[in-house]
Amino acid sequence: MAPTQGPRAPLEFGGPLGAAALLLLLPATMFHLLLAARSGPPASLPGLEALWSPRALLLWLAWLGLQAALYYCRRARRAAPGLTLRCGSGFQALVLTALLVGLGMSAGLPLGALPEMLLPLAFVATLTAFIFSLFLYMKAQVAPVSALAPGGNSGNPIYDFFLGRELNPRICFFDFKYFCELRPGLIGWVCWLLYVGDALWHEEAILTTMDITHDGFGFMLAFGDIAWVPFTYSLQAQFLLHHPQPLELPMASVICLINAIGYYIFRGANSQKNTFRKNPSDPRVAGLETISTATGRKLLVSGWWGMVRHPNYLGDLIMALAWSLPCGVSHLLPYFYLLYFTALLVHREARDERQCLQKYGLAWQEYCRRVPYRIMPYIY
Ligand SMILES: NC(=O)C1=CN([C@@H]2O[C@H](COP(=O)(O)OP(=O)(O)OC[C@H]3O[C@@H](n4cnc5c(N)ncnc54)[C@H](OP(=O)(O)O)[C@@H]3O)[C@@H](O)[C@H]2O)C=CC1
Ligand SMILES: CC(C)CCC[C@@H](C)[C@H]1CC=C2C3=C(CC[C@@]21C)[C@@]1(C)CC[C@H](O)C(C)(C)[C@@H]1CC3
Repeated sequence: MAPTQGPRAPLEFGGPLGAAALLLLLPATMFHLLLAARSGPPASLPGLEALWSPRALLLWLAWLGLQAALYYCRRARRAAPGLTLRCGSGFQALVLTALLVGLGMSAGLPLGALPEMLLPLAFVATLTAFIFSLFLYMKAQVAPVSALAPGGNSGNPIYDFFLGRELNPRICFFDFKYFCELRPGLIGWVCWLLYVGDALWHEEAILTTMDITHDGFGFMLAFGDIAWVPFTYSLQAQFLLHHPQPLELPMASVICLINAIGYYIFRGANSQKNTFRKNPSDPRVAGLETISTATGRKLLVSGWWGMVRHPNYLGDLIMALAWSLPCGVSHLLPYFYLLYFTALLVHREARDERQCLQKYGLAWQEYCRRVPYRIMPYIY
């Protein structure tokens, strides 16, 4: 029996119209950026012959199959209280993938041809995201109401297709959202090895992000995870491939330092909150000041989380700047990630604030009073 009513949340992303626009705009932006990175803004739309390649389809399916096999390898792991995931760890998958790619290359696999295949690969990834989201939408029709996400159940098919109806769709032990968020796309974006390695090393921390606990699994995340992340987050590397830039040692050192500062803040803030959420009496966080909330949970009000309300976003943005700087300042394109990511995090921060105000009420207001800045001290 198809569920007609799930938990309801206010419409986001501009409602059905916004969702319909994003369904078209996101893939169009990705293809525009891919073309612009190689030869400047495209004058016309690429023909099907530039987009479609059976070899790219085979390679893409092999990639998804490999990541699914590595995910599924039998190892029951306690991932978070109350949730058991049966999968190999993300970091193991990254290392094994690197080994297999290395072996493949020494056996003569022509991986040098990969940059030329980016466009058809992005095309099959986009097709996969559309087909997969359709499957997820249909699967939600037969899911119990308790499995539906608070957003994504408005009754408008376009909006619900975009946001995703089911919170954590699974078949047996295979958790589609967890798999997509961390494996094929993230590992495919390995040009930022430190960031990708860090995410997979701390993979269980993803279980508390709003993507997993609040958002449904629909086109936005399916496309975001498997197409948007590997093909647009790697834009700076693609740009450098086609427009090599000189980089002197002093500038390289400054960029490494900016990256190190960003990573220090990002990791410090995320680890502090994760440690505190797991065990508030852990000696590393026990001395921090907190605010009690009516739910019984506490909010950190000193340490990283006493500086701004989203110190992890600040660290992430500083790293984003460091990843664009090696491309020089002659083009805007390599700064796309920094600009997009600023917009995404500002929007995400507003969504999180709304959810926290709902969860914690007066205690959240008190936190906002004591920590007035959201992301950047004294600025925002
Ligand atoms: N590269 C990319 O494209 C993206 C990267 N990210 C990164 O992912 C990471 C996770 O981000 P995200 O999931 O958005 O949000 P956060 O990790 O910031 O988590 C927000 C949650 O933390 C808890 N919290 C907030 N303030 C406090 C406090 N003072 N004390 C204790 N707990 C608090 C609340 O949940 P509760 O109380 O329920 O625990 C809140 O809902 C970030 O580093 C972000 O930069 C995110 C999106 C995209
Ligand atoms: C395409 C749309 C405009 C938006 C799609 C958003 C998604 C691409 C992002 C939503 C949250 C994400 C996270 C990461 C990658 C991007 C998406 C999927 C993350 C896995 C990156 C690595 C980090 O260390 C993390 C904290 C694990 C991230 C979690 C959120």
